[in-house]
Amino acid sequence: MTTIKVNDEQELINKLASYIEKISNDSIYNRGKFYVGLSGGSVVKYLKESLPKVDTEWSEWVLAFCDERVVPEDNEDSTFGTYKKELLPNIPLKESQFVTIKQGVTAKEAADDYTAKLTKAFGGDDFKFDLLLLGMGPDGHTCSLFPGHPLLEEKDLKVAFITDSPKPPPERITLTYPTINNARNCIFAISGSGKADMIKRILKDKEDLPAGRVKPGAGALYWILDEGAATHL
Ligand SMILES: O=C(O)[C@H](O)[C@@H](O)[C@H](O)[C@H](O)COP(=O)(O)O
Repeated sequence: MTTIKVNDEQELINKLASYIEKISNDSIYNRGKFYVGLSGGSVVKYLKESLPKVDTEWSEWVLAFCDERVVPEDNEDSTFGTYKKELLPNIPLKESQFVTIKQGVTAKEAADDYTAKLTKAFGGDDFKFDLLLLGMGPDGHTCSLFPGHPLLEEKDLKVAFITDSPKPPPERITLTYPTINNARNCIFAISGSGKADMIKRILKDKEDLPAGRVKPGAGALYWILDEGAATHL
């Protein structure tokens, strides 16, 4: 694991851009495509600023979601809807490059359909993301994997559904640890002192919390933190 400390949110955005540029270009050079998993929450805000700085072959990107809320795409809670609004106008990516959840179905059906779409996108059921861009909530959750939730122990499913998320909206689909920890690279990008205590509990005190369980077996893990987020390290 590598912890990268930067001064402020602007530096975090620049650092994120340089990692994304390197990892996407390495992936495209070696395997022809770049498979990236996106998160919601503040990650959207960072990527909106970071991605326009990235020099890459956009047409080779395949974008999916680390988790997604089971709501209509035009609902303000939809992570894809937010990326569509915030990102697509500024980046030469097409909507068809995104693996999105099916509309108008239950959370379970959305998870099953998303699993089938990922199987197609990866050409098999070994979902090996080149990069997962992760956020961490103030309770230590990541993706839609929440403290104390039975999904933390999921070993078989690659994608799961949840109908009792403590962070609204309650219905979501999420990658599980077997998929997350199969990634080639995982990056947490976190800014602000509001999350400093949780970051200390996970990175220094090694408390068993969902974000701390992200340990890609054969991959690299980066925590990019600004001064506020790293206050207690
Ligand atoms: O659906 C979501 O809520 C996000 O995808 C989630 O995984 C996010 O990354 C964390 O909740 C952190 O969110 P914040 O950065 O807004 O705290």
